[in-house]
Amino acid sequence: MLKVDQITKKYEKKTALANISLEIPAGVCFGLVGPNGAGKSTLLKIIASVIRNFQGKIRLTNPRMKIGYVPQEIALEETVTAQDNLVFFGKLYGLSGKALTLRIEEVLEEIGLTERAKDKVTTFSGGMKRRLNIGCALLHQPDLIIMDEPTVGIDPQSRRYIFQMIERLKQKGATIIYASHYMEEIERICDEAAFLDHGKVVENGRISMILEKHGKPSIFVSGNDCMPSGLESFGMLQEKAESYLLITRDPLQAMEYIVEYCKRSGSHPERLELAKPRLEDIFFSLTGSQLRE
Ligand SMILES: Nc1ncnc2c1ncn2[C@@H]1O[C@H](COP(=O)(O)OP(=O)(O)OP(=O)(O)O)[C@@H](O)[C@H]1O
Repeated sequence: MLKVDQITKKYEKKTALANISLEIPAGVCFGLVGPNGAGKSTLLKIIASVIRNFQGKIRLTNPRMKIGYVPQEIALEETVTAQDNLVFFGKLYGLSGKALTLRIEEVLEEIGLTERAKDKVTTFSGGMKRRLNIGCALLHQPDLIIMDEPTVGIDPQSRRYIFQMIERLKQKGATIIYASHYMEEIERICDEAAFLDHGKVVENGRISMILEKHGKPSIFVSGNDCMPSGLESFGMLQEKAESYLLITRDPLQAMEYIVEYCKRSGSHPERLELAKPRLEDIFFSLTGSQLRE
């Protein structure tokens, strides 16, 4: 669907993106993850043609593909109604008359604001403004929807609403690029992701592949006499007083081994936990950067 080909972007002396290449297949939700200043917004603006002065190429499989861009900053006229904002953006996309009216009704339904269509945006909560901001980018039924941190500073209900909206858009065949520094959001809604740090792609691909490649599950055990000999053959063992952490590719077998030992020796673990690898930990181990300050 979209190829980002050796993109470099400099703001005077500051290099925001350094020779970035990525491939985004059709029909996926593609996460762009990185801490503040990593270059996410710059890359999204380049894909959306908001920034035109850069080196490299954006290649679209279909050059007539429709793109919807949801900027990080709320881009609404707050002194007028939700409906008025949608009319304005609809006209920008070339819609008019009955087609525009019908499409606005559909979008209002989609973003859950039908009841508030005639209210001024100044009376909206942060989450409602975010949803309307997204709605304005959906009027022309884009094939590719670019969302720049759409859940910053909103209530959990609106956040859930936005996730459900993304699911519905995906089911209808849209491709979504979703930038965030909330890794749990990326794990929850995205199929693929790219890790961006200091303007460079550190890792990218299917999330399951990234987890498989870099993340190993771990078992945490605490309690007296709960460590069978030979445990180190399952992976990397880190010991601390009466607890230990075993990082292993074979967690279930290792767990069984520990439980069998405890049953035989009559010892009782205080805690015995299996932890799945998390993308946030992988990001930190690859970059040394925290996603949030
Ligand atoms: N218009 C600009 N002029 C100068 N420097 C800029 C401009 N826009 C961005 N930058 C710089 O480019 C780098 C990348 O910024 P960008 O906004 O793309 O990152 P980001 O990952 O989206 O961060 P955030 O999550 O804070 O929005 C940063 O160092 C930023 O300060």
